[in-house]
Amino acid sequence: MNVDQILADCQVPVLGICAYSGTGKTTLLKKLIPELNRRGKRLAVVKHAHHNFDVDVPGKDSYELRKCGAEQMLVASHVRRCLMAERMTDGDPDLKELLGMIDQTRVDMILVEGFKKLPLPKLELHRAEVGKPFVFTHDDAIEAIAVDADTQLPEDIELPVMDINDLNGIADFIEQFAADWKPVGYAPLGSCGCDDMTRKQLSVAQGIARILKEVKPVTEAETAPLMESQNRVLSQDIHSPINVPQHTNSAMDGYAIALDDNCDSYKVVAQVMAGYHYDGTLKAGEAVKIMTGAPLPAGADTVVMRELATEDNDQVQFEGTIELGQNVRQAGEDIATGALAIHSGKRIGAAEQGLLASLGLNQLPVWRKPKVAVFSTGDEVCQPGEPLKPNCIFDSNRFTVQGMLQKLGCEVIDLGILEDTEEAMATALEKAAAQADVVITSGGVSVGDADFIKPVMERLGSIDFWRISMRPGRPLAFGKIGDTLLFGLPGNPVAVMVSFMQFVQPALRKMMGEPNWKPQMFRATATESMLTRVGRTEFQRGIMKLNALGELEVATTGYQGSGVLSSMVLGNCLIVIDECQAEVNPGDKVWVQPFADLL
Ligand SMILES: Nc1nc2c(c(=O)[nH]1)N[C@H]1C(S)=C(S)[C@@H](COP(=O)(O)OP(=O)(O)OC[C@H]3O[C@@H](n4cnc5c(N)ncnc54)[C@H](O)[C@@H]3O)O[C@H]1N2
Ligand code: MOO
Repeated sequence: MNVDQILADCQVPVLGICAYSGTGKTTLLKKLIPELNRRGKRLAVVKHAHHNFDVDVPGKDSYELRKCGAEQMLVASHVRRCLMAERMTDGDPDLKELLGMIDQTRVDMILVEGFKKLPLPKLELHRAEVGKPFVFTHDDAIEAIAVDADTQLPEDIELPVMDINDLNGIADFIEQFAADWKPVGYAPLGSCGCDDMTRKQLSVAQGIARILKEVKPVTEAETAPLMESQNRVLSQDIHSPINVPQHTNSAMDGYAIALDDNCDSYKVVAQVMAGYHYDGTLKAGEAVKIMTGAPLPAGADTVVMRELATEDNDQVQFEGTIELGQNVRQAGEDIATGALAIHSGKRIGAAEQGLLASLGLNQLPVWRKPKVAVFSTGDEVCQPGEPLKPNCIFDSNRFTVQGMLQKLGCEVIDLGILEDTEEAMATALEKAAAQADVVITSGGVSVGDADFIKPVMERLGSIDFWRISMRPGRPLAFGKIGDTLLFGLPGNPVAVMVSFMQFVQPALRKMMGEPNWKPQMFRATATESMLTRVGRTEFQRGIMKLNALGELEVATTGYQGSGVLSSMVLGNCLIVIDECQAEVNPGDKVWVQPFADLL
């Protein structure tokens, strides 16, 4: 099996960690996993083991049931589940199948330990004292190597080399690997292989890369009240000052008991409401009537829900079997005191606000908002609300751009519609650059000759006028006036929005402190033929929905002219057809980028 076949269905990056035994793979992973968790990465690990390993313990029900013939044994609680499946195979287990068993919606990355011989991208670990040969010399899939001080590497080694004790360096490498990773068959925003010097137009990916190289994250942090922190980005890791939940408490309205297998009737000694607690210590055979969320009395270990109880004269009896520890939420089971609750660089939404509130925090460390100045250009462009002059159109671009900026959480400076004279443009651009981190204009970046914006941009700053091989949004100006970034977006209303999503959004997110942001992309089945051209990325407006089988499918919104703003209103996603795709027929898979983040 080649690597594409093994990783064909992977939605998250997969990196092998390979080494001969004795190198300290597990020791390193035990430090690396918490460091990657700290950086916001949720991890799964697949580990190759000896043929007769077992995770179960003789005497446990699951062990006994397996040994008496259950070929698959799934044991689960509300916090953990484990599937033990007997499977005799010749040779190594099938990694593709194992990867398919991981719930990839719940992790950001999979690390694979073992499976040294598979052509999977791998990090090699090497210690001289183990006395084994290098793997990278005969395995092209090694992406980097981490070695100890005594290792002698060949002089002509071309791989990234790290110190095996440099945890941060290794975590940086893995973070970068994950950021650069693309699923098999993924090329949207990439290129069909024509990223060479002879190419006249930039690919979308090249444009994004050039822009991101110039973007510096804001360095000023400030404090935001929790209630006003929506869409701000955390400037520090938040560690929990308390256990969540704070007390071991009841998950049900019912009776807390000190479980006694020999007791069939418990004496009710008190009642505890949420917000109160029972002072005494429960003795075997005693129960306390308890409400959901109330702290578990000392001595109690189990809660039985009220529906299963019959109380009579301070005595309570229960139906059914009672498991030790049932319906009890342990203190700190969500977040323990001191544990990382949310990492820096996380955008704050409703869930984050709720979580931070549950820790008792009401002031949050956040990066300051970038200031973004926006204006429109063109003599034909009129302010909505004012009379429309002959042969003119109302300004829509300033509203779509500002709407998206507000959704992103930027501070917007509205500079209106600029008068089409060189002096007016120069004054406005200079003023905008002096007060903003980013200036966004629309219109006048193509080849028309009625606009002054191009010569003025060139005079005041260092500006490139690019042609991106995409549709819509082919012309794009990008550069700087002093330290202020300048985006000249194309005038056509859909082109403005698409260019904003693809180029301005990643730049602003990087500036706002969200490292390695990537747009959400899903695979959907096209229900109709779609226009494509090899060498050009198409961003068609689409309507995605689940079909009767629960699968994601997408159709276009119809006519795709780059002035047809109603296509953005009708649609709920961009259909991204990459440069290599010669045709899209009904039933073919395409990538979709939902609007949800911005519109
Ligand atoms: N000979 C060529 N003509 C055009 C080319 C080309 O390569 N060669 N490219 C086309 C493409 S693609 C685009 S996109 C547009 C972009 O041109 P500009 O950025 O110079 O935009 P304008 O010409 O100023 O305006 C285009 C279009 O958009 C309307 N517009 C402008 N501003 C607004 C606004 N604020 N709100 C609403 N609509 C706006 C404007 O009236 C025009 O209809 O150039 C093609 N032409
Ligand atoms: O590329 Mo233009 O953006 O077709 O409208």
